[in-house]
Amino acid sequence: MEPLLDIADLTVSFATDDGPAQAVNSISFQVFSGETVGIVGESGCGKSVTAHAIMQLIATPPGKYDSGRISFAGSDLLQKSEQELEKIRGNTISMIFQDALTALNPVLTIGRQITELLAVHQRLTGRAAQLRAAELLRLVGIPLPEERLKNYPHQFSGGMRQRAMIAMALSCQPRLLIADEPTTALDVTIQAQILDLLKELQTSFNTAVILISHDLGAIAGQCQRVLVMYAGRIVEAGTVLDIFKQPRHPYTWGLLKSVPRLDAAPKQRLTAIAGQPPDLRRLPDGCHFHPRCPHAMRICAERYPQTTAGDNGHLVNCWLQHPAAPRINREDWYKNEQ
Ligand SMILES: Nc1ncnc2c1ncn2[C@@H]1O[C@H](COP(=O)(O)OP(=O)(O)OP(=O)(O)O)[C@@H](O)[C@H]1O
Repeated sequence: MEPLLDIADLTVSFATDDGPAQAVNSISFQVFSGETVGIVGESGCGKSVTAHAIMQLIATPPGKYDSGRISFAGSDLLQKSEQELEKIRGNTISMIFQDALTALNPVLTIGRQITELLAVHQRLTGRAAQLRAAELLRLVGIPLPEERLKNYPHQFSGGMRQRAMIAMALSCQPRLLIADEPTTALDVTIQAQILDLLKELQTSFNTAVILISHDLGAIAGQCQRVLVMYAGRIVEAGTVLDIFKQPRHPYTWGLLKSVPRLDAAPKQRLTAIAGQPPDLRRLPDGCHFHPRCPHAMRICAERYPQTTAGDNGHLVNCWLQHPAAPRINREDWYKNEQ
């Protein structure tokens, strides 16, 4: 099967007064129709820049696509004209954001915003567009949709605004939906409803989804595959089971350790990863994580790790995977962290 999205060796940097910041560094991954791929990692590791790069929403300058290819349905998005990109955005690729209030236009009714999208991308106007807009609101679980179309965004609750944004993103039945922290601003019950809704819609339309979230529970529940990012790089990638049950990168161990678990031993402490992510303008030589890794070896400070490939496409960039490296497991790491 051909991937819907195939990103190869993508590098994006931003010009700053203090030199270029490498926000995304030689990343490669694929997304297939109908699957959900999660992207996790600490704040500032490049998750949103990756999403914006796919949508070509990075302002250049200060941003710069230094290298790579973003192939979508067989053609490279980096080679498209702005006119061609406008047809793709919100049509075959849609994005939903954390904060619907800033994504929605406060001075236009919800109905007007949806029907405008339908007019531009689907050439639907008048009564047909009104009916379709109401149908979309109903689909995302908004009661009395015909009435609600007349409301402005501020007349919706946070959860309803998020639903309205999803309705807009789905209005053209995109082949790829990028959801960047779609539930962070909502309370837990509504979060669960929105995630269920995304899953349902994805199954009905066979949409591919890229889900960016700090919520590892949401990632575990929604995704088939997960990418772990650190300082602009993908340091580990694998199926959701491999990442949560058999993670191999010390950074992934650290991320998982900072999440509360119901099955944890009594009084087991939660630990945040010691230290700070590096300054993207002055990345450490070798593995960018080595200054924070208690098991770092000399080579870790000298050379970026080669990729080790395991079963089911499990990829790890860590020198501890080298056959000559000492056998360190997750429990050793946790002992050292305490
Ligand atoms: N316009 C910009 N100018 C300069 N640097 C930028 C700009 N946009 C992003 N960056 C840099 O890119 C890095 C990655 O940002 P990004 O928003 O992708 O992080 P993230 O992983 O999505 O974080 P969060 O989880 O907090 O949303 C940031 O640390 C920042 O230094």
